[in-house]
Amino acid sequence: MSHTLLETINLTVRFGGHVAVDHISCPFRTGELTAIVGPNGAGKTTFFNLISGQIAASEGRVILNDHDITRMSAAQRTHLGIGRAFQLTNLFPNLSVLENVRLVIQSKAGRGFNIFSMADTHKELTQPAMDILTRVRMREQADQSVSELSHGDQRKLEVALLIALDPLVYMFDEPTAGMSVDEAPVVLDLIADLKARKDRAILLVEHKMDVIRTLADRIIVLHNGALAADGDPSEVMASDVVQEAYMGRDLEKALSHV
Ligand SMILES: Nc1ncnc2c1ncn2[C@@H]1O[C@H](COP(=O)(O)OP(=O)(O)OP(=O)(O)O)[C@@H](O)[C@H]1O
Repeated sequence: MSHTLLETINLTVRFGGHVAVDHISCPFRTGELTAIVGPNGAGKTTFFNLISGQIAASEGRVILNDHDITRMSAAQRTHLGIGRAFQLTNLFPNLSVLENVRLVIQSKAGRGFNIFSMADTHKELTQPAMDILTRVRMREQADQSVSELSHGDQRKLEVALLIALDPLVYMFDEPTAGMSVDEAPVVLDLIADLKARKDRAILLVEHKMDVIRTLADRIIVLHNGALAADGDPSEVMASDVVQEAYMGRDLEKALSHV
């Protein structure tokens, strides 16, 4: 049965006099993919930053699995199960793709995050790392250094590293941005697989309507930092509050033009 993994309670941040995230109270449940949408400047990235610990809240709380993580660092939150794709980007740009994935598996297995202990002693980490690279169709790039990868492959590697970390809460920020039409479905299928597991919560900041339509179980709409709507995708898209948030424009049309 689904249960609340992550919850924000009155989560707020002020930058000077500007309230960028304004008392957002919102639960995120297992097996549920929540798309977070809103006009430019609505507070989506800032809301993500507050959850993953990149910035500190002015007010309110973040609860993960009944633990109050509000005052924890981003690294502590990662350890407890908050996984955000961009935190892992270019972890070690001069190491190979395979080594980067192995390092995340190694740290997850509680062996610390030590590049000097990689060598051959950890051959048993190679197979799971190669399995993940196969899932993101990057097996052939395993020996390439991360810095040599195309933009699309770097984005796919971010997803691979997140899968290697296997957090309780997956946070994706426009995961297919800049990807080719061949690459994007690979990533969307992987996100759909994560959803099908039913034991993780997935948060997705996304502008592309086709991605939202394919994956979202729920949409929350932010407007001027506040939660303007929350619910079933079809209901949210038709709601008055959303039409207003997008200044009278249809949500679907507004998002597809971003
Ligand atoms: N560090 C900061 N200092 C001051 N203001 C900030 C800071 N970070 C964000 N803001 C402001 O907070 C508001 C919300 O910004 P945010 O980037 O979260 O919006 P967004 O919904 O992610 O927008 P976009 O879709 O354009 O990425 C904006 O007005 C932005 O200028």
